[in-house]
Amino acid sequence: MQRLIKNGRINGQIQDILIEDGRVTAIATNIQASTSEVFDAQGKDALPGLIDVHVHFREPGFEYKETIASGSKASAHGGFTSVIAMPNLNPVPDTADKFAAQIKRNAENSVIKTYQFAPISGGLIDDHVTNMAEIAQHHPAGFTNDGHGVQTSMTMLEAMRQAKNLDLPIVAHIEDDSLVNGGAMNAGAVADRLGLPGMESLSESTQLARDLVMVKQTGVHYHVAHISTKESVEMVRQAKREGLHVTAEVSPHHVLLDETMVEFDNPFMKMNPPLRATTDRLACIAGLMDGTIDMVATDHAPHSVEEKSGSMKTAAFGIVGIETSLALMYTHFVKSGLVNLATLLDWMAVKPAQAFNLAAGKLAVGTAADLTIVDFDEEYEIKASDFISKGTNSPFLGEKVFGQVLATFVDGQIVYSK
Ligand SMILES: NC(=O)N[C@@H](CC(=O)O)C(=O)O
Ligand SMILES: [Zn+2]
Ligand SMILES: [Zn+2]
Repeated sequence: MQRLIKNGRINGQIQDILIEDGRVTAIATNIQASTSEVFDAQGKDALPGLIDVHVHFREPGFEYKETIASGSKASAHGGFTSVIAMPNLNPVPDTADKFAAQIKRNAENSVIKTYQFAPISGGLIDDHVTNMAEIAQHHPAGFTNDGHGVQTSMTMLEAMRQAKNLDLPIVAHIEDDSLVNGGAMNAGAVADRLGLPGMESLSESTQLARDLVMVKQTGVHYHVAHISTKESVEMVRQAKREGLHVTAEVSPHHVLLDETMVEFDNPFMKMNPPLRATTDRLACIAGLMDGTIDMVATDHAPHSVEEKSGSMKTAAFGIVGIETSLALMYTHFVKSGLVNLATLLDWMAVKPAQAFNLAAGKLAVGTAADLTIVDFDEEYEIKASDFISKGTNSPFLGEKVFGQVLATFVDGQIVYSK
């Protein structure tokens, strides 16, 4: 089947894109094709489909928060064509059989390319490393206990050794429970003023320090999930200098928000890791700008209205992000003049694909026709009623941004159109 996308702006030039059997077969001005499947991009940007290596789709176990269908449709609305889903599900897919069932579930229900991480240890919390070799036969994107730090060094070391053998990454939610201490936001003056229990930022960096010593010994590819502290950024910078195979992601909220913006006890400002100090936020921005941090990942974490109501003391951790990431990052980093669009696409497509070995991230002849058409000209307001996700728990509601997705294609098929 043929499809023609007319008048897309690619690297500043208006071009047509010819798609045949799901692949891009030509990019040129004024392509003539006999197909009736024509989409006119009207001069708006045609970008490679974005990639988010950190999303929570909640199925099975928590379908009231999100399903694979709703999460993947929301992703398409955000301009994403590939995501990697986290395994904090119920049941946790911590055996080869359960993992294979999850792969099948994703394939049957997702409108985009949903890849899956497998757990490091049983139930994401015990000390027994999963049967990684068996699970690996079903092609996990890597191993992670996201939602929980790996508390026992021996468990992490064993996991790293096995992951190295299987040539798969370890993705680390770094968090030492003893330094979190039941906290609801970053420990410090703001938490004190609001009377909220604090989470030490050292809970992240101390466990990262431990892990990096083991990365050096095992040689595993180690990916830092949702980096949030200045100490962590500096350690990753140093690890890269030493030639360790370390990559890192930062969320839009950790570069755009910090604890000083938490003005009242507001559950929409509660996530893990928490919004840190301004110095941490600036270090994350600097890390992104100098390549220490490789990519942006949303940590899309939908919850119900009830779970995100009341006090931060009891509300669930996490915010949605998949439908606002592109516009927020574009508005604050590209529109503001800090970086160009190509750099943003490095962070949101090229480098995620490289780090996780996905055949995606570029819009070029010969690639799968995964792309998104985006209007960066017209300002709009982020509204909960525009979300496709079941979760509306975003601290960015009411913000004015640039970067509205008009249509998204996966293997040449329309999966979202405005
Ligand atoms: N980020 C969060 O605050 N919450 C995530 C878990 C996680 O990413 O650690 C969730 O699953 O809700
Ligand atoms: Zn996490
Ligand atoms: Zn997460």
